[in-house]
Amino acid sequence: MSAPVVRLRGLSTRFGATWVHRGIDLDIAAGEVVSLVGGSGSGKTTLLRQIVGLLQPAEGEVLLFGEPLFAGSREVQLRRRRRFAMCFQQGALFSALTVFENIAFPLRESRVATEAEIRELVALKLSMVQLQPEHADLMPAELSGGMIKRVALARALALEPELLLLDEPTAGLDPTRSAAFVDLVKDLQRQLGLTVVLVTHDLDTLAALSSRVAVLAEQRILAYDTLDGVLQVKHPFIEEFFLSERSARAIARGREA
Ligand SMILES: Nc1ncnc2c1ncn2[C@@H]1O[C@H](COP(=O)(O)OP(=O)(O)OP(=O)(O)O)[C@@H](O)[C@H]1O
Repeated sequence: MSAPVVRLRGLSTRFGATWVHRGIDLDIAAGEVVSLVGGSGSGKTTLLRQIVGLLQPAEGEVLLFGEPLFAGSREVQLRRRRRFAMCFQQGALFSALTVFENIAFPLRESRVATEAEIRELVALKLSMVQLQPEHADLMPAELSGGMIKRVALARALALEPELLLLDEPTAGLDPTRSAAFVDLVKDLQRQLGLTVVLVTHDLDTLAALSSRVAVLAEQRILAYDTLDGVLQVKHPFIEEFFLSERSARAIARGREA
């Protein structure tokens, strides 16, 4: 069997005197869509940042594609780096660059394509996220919230990663745009065979996308299972988060999607 795409071993995180995580173990297999949920401040975004190497844990290890994140020469690390991409919560587009330049940025930086290929690839990525060719010339300030998320997704997909990390992908979108974005992620995940790790507070999103759900609370992974499996776990956080009437309605809506 191939190694998990993401493997966290004994991960502990401390900011000053406060421990956010203690001894987290988590394996995510190829093709899974895993949602990380937990209360505010439980360290979901921190965990995503550690998976992509933006933050070092106090203890423990992150392995991607079967190898420690920082193993190997600079060249080996760069090659590994191209196999994953993260979409940040607010999109994190370069505000001084057009949509075209934003999507082209990783292609230029990694010097994997000629200018003619870059033009073709950017057009392809724009159509993959259901944007029009004329959107390429817009500046980020001219985009709606939904469009910013699509451009950020197109940029993340520029180097054809195998692993995609999404921080609150539907935050700030109205229910219609949120459902449309979830459908887009779902289609792309299937088409491209992506492994996806997402942080979300939104139960519709979680129910529509997740193959498994990891619940972070009390500095650890309280449950890691299918949504149905997690719903069986008796714990006050889980009951409050998933089993209120509002939550049950959102889960039912997400499942219909
Ligand atoms: N760079 C940092 N320096 C100090 N403390 C930090 C830093 N980053 C995160 N924290 C703290 O770590 C805890 C976890 O933060 P994190 O943003 O990962 O939580 P979260 O679960 O994503 O929360 P939310 O759902 O509110 O976005 C919080 O208490 C936060 O204040």
